[in-house]
Amino acid sequence: MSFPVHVIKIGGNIIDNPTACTDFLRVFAQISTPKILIHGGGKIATQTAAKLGIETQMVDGRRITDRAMLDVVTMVYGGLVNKNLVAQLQAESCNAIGLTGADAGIIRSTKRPVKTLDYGFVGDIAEVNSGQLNSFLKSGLIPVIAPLTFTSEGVLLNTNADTMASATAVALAPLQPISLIYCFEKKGVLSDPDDDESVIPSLTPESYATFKASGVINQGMIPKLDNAFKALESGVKWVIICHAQDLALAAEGKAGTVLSLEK
Ligand SMILES: Nc1ncnc2c1ncn2[C@@H]1O[C@H](COP(=O)(O)OP(=O)(O)O)[C@@H](O)[C@H]1O
Ligand SMILES: CC(=O)N[C@@H](CCC(=O)OP(=O)(O)O)C(=O)O
Repeated sequence: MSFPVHVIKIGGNIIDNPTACTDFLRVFAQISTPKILIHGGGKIATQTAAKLGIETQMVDGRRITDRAMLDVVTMVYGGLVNKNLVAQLQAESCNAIGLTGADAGIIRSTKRPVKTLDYGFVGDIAEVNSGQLNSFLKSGLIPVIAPLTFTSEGVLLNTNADTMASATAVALAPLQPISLIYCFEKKGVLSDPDDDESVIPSLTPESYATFKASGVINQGMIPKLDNAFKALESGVKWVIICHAQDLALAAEGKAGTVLSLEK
C-alpha cells in the first residue's frame, strides 16, 4: 500500500460526551483514505469502577490495575465503549471492526516490570502485527482498537491508548506514509491553559522542553507528547494534536498543533 493511512486516537473526555462523540464519528466515517481508530475511555472506566465500589489510582497518567480493575477495564474498553463506537460507525456506513489487541493477535505486550511500584496488569507493548492490520485495511475493514493488549501467556493487559496509537503508527510507517492524530477536548496544545484559543501551531522538541519546564504543559499532555514525538522520530510522517471536532481540518494539517523535529 502506498496511500497515506490515518491512525487516529480519541480520548475518554470525548467518548464520555455523547454529542461530541457522535459528531467526531461522523467526520471520522467520512475520511476517504484508510484509517484506524484507537480509543481510550479512562473516564468511563473510573466511573464504572466507582459504581462497583472499586477505587481508581493513577500514577503518571497510568492506571494501577489489580485483578478487579482488569475486569472493569476489560468490560468497559473491550465491550461497552468499543462496541458502541463500532455500532455508531456502522450506522455511518463505515465498515468498522471492533478489536482488542488480542483479536487477530494485533498488539502483544509484556507485563510492566515491578520497580519501585507495581502497576499490576498493565502492558508495555512488545509487538504490533502490522501485516494483519494492513490486511484488514486492504479488505475494506476499519479497525477500532480498545486499549487492551495480550501476553504470550494469554493474559489481557490494560494499556494506555496514547501509547497504543503511537506504537501502531510506528509499526505501519515502513509500509506507507502515516499520519497520527490525537483528538481530545481542546483545540491543540495550549500556551495558556486558561485560554482555549491559545493553540501552539507548531511544536518542536526544543519548544516542548521550554513549555514543559515553565509548567504550561503538564499532566496527561506530557505522556501524550512523549508518545507523539517518539512516533515522529520513528518514521511517522505527520503528528497532530487537535480538537475532536476539527478532525477533518487536522487531517489536512489545517488545525491543531503540528509536531515537527525541525529546529
Ligand atoms: N498545555 C496544555 N494544552 C492542552 N492541554 C493540556 C496542557 N497541559 C495539560 N493539558 C491537559 O492534558 C489533557 C489531555 O491529556 P489526557 O487526559 O491524557 O487526554 P485524553 O483525553 O486524550 O486521554 C487535557 O485534558 C488537559 O487538561
Ligand atoms: C494503563 C492505563 O493507564 N490505561 C488506560 C487506558 C485507557 C486510556 O488510555 O484512556 P484515555 O485515552 O481516555 O485516557 C486507563 O486505564 O486509563
